[in-house]
Amino acid sequence: MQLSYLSEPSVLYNLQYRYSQDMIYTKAGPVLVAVNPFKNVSLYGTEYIDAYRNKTMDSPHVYAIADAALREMKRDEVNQSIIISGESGAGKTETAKIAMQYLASLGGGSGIEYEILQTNPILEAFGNAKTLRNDNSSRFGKLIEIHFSTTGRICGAMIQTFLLEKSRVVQCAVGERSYHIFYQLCAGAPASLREKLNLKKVDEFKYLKQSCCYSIAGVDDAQMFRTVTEAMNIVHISKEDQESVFAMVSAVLWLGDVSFTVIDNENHVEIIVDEASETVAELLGCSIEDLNLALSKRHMKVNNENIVQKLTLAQATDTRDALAKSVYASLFEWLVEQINKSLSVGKRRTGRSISILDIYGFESFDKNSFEQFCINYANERLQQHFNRHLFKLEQEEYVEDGIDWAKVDFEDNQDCLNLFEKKPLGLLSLLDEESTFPNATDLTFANKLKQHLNSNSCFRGERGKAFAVRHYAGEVVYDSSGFLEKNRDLLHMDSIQLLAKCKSSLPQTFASKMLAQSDNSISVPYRSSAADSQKLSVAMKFKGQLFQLMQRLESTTPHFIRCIKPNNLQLPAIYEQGLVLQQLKCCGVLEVVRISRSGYPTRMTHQKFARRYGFLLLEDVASQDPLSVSVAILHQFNILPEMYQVGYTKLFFRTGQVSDSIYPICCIITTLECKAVVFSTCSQAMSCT
Ligand SMILES: Nc1ncnc2c1ncn2[C@@H]1O[C@H](COP(=O)(O)OP(=O)(O)OP(=O)(O)O)[C@@H](O)[C@H]1O
Repeated sequence: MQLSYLSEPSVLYNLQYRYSQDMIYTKAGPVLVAVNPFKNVSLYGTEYIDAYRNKTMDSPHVYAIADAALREMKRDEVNQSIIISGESGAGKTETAKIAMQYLASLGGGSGIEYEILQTNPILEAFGNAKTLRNDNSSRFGKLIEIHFSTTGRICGAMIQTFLLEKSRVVQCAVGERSYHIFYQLCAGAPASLREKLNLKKVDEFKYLKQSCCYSIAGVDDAQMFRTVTEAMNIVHISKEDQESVFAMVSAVLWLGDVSFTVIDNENHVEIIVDEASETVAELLGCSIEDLNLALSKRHMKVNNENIVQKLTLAQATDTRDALAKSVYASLFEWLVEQINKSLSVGKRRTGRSISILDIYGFESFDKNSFEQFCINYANERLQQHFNRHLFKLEQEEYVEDGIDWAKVDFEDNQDCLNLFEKKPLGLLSLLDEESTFPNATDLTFANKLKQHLNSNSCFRGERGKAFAVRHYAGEVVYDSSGFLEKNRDLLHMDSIQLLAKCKSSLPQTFASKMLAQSDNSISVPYRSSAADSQKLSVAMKFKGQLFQLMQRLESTTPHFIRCIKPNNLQLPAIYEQGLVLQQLKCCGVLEVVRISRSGYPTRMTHQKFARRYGFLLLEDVASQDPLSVSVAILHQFNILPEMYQVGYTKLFFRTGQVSDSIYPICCIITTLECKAVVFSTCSQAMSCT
């Protein structure tokens, strides 16, 4: 079915009607819209995969998108990307897994595809958590690049992750959970491991207790633990390494229980020697004395003199939490490295790949902090990529080729990106500058923003420490409390040295990595004088990662999937029109529909068109220029003038509307192709006889 009358209500009605029939996928021009069913729908599995593979089914589906990516990769020899976006709980991760299943099924055979699928339970255990919006929310971004051999078989994969939300390890809102693995380990570890790691019940660990939420309806954490260890076996993480991983998980939990006692009237502290501190020392492989030194004192160099500062209770608690966050984030990074080693493409690399991007969607809450600031910045970059491919490049090409075209307006977010990225007076530069000043506070940072950016139309200063940014998806008010600390993300040298001294191998590995990173980065006066780890700020590292990601995506043919959350209750059969409309509007889907209805997405140069179809002409055209040949072909076959436009260098053909069929290949080309095939088959047959 194609909508002939296109308006906001008709698009909404169409989506809602289809949703009520469990047709959760709809095509909006080249974009696949996927509405989360919040229930099992019978649209997946071998039967469906075969149907899409054999083209006996062509209704919109993630399988159809994955199939198109696979075909275009082979046909054009160009890397492809499937870019999945949508807000938290909209279904991005599930969609990514469905796409992976299809690719694994079609490109499988070597066994590596099974390993690739098994990375999901591991990454979800360590990187997902229950939030108020999604019981299985990814708290990191992920790009998985699946590599194919020349024969189209999967030969390896590479996973890149972005910005894990590490604050969740030590701080978690009421009703949410920390990372799944903490609960899975406590519920599912066999007795011997439980004893070795000195595990308690989840509601006995301080880090987990603060949110008063321990289980997820319908989820068996003990069973999930077995699934995760099985997946670790499959990606070749040895039993010994698995035990070391779980020792780190337990050490992080126990760190939260380490407490301090005040030792003098200046409120200086040392750690209490009890079960918590003893277990942490045991699991990390260090002495209690070393642990105490790292958490209660700080070595600094002031005017070339080494001094030792005793920490107050608040400072010691922050140092302990920073250590817990760093150990967990390093563990996550290490796991991804191990997975990548196991999936490594190695010498079999052919350069052809399909990348699937599943990155956190735009977030706007009652209180928005540094995490939302980074996530929304990433979404601005992705929206720019989406706009470039679906609006900018498309329309620029029409104009350059001189075809008759009424411009379709779209919300260009370049101004907002400039607000973030401009040097020296953009949000990121100002944040970094302020992060290097020892006496700076979140308030001085907010004031600096207001001083320099108040005239920017995408920025609005708010009272106190707050400021607002006008994002493409709506205005977000940020509370700058904690911005500087989170951006500096300091792990003091004393903590790094503690890890380096540990007998267990993982802490040592983490420490070497941290030291290497601080060596490679710029030094800033404040940190070097304080002998801190001199690493790149979190925002700058993230910006660098995003630039690399965009560069990678720019060299691919993109396929876009927009996931939509039909209700905030995570329940099936509830479709809130207002909520859906807001999501469609903010991600530009309605404009995409407009442009693909009125645009000309299929095109071919006159040379290519003339070369390909010129021989079908009745008269001899050898002496004519390609443009005249193109026009002659179109006339000879009575192609309706409203179906195409003749540009200076290319022919542009119409197609695509809001449609429930796969983005159709231009019927004109198909007609001509059929004639060409029939003709060349006949002439070959004749020349053989
Ligand atoms: N195709 C689907 N079929 C059945 N259930 C689905 C489907 N897609 C999503 N869901 C349900 O919605 C939940 C949320 O989906 P998912 O975790 O993929 O969202 P997300 O967009 O990745 O969210 P976040 O950004 O928070 O990670 C899933 O746990 C699952 O219950």
